[in-house]
Amino acid sequence: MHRSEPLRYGYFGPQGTFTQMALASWLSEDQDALAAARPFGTVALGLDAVRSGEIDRVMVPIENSVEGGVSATLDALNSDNPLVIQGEVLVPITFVLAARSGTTRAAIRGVGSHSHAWPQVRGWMAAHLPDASYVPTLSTAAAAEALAAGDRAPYEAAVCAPMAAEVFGLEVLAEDIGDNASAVTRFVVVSRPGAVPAPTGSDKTTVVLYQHDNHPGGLMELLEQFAARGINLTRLESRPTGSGMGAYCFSIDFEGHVADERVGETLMSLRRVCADIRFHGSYRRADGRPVEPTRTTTDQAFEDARTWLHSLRA
Ligand SMILES: O=C(O)C(=O)C[C@]1(C(=O)O)C=C[C@@H](O)C=C1
Repeated sequence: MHRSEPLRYGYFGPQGTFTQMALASWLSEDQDALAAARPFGTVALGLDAVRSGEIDRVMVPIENSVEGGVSATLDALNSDNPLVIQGEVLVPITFVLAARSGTTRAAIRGVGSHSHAWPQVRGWMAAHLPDASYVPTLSTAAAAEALAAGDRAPYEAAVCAPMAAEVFGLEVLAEDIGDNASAVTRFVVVSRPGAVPAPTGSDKTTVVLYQHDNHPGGLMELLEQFAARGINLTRLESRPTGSGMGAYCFSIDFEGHVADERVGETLMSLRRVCADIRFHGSYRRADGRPVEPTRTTTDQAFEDARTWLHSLRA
């Protein structure tokens, strides 16, 4: 693709997902790109479209403040052909209970929604619709879409974003049904590997670490590399590698940019102690909070130490 051509975006859809809201926020100053963005019914399909070059960027959910990591994204990002994160967006999560017009609460026997949404409304459901069974759907908006499309959905109501109820012309039977009013989901914009966004002083880096073997203190050996250089972790998850029972890798987000000296030194040390490291990008934090190194972990401190070592060797 020629450089001056606009970037082609996709998102985990259909229309009306929280992911589409995240993309709208990311592209708030590029309405043309937003209007042209393509929905993909699963995270894996969206990431594959980036891999194959069909689109340049895709917005996908990666982490929820109540339910934790979105394993479909963590695993698909890290499959054979690793992709990189270009940026992140935080979206406050507000759920509604939506149904076809005229549906009463008493008529609801099943409720459709995404598997990450359901645990976030479990308390409300137990209190208000204790007999309704949960029907998993590909996304919150897919649940709303199927209800609107006809009477063949195996449920009578959907748990979705207020926007999905509006897009698919459903009636809102109850608002704000999330058990945790401050729930937030973190979404990431993903691309093929290429130029890393320039450091901004408020950056995060994502990596996946693979150990040589499972041994006492193995995880501590990885974590002490970060601790020794004053690097704060913001997410740590163990994911099965798929190669056998008990074989795990560690998916980690930490503060700092690959261009920072302390991050470079940490990655070099990790490279020595790990069997493999997947780099999934350095990108600006959504909250814009500055990442301040301590006096002993500034770029200058590392440079001074290196100059000193060179002087000894000379
Ligand atoms: O189904 C959607 O609307 C999504 O965008 C996915 C998703 C998720 O994967 O966590 C996003 C936010 C909510 O926490 C629930 C579902």
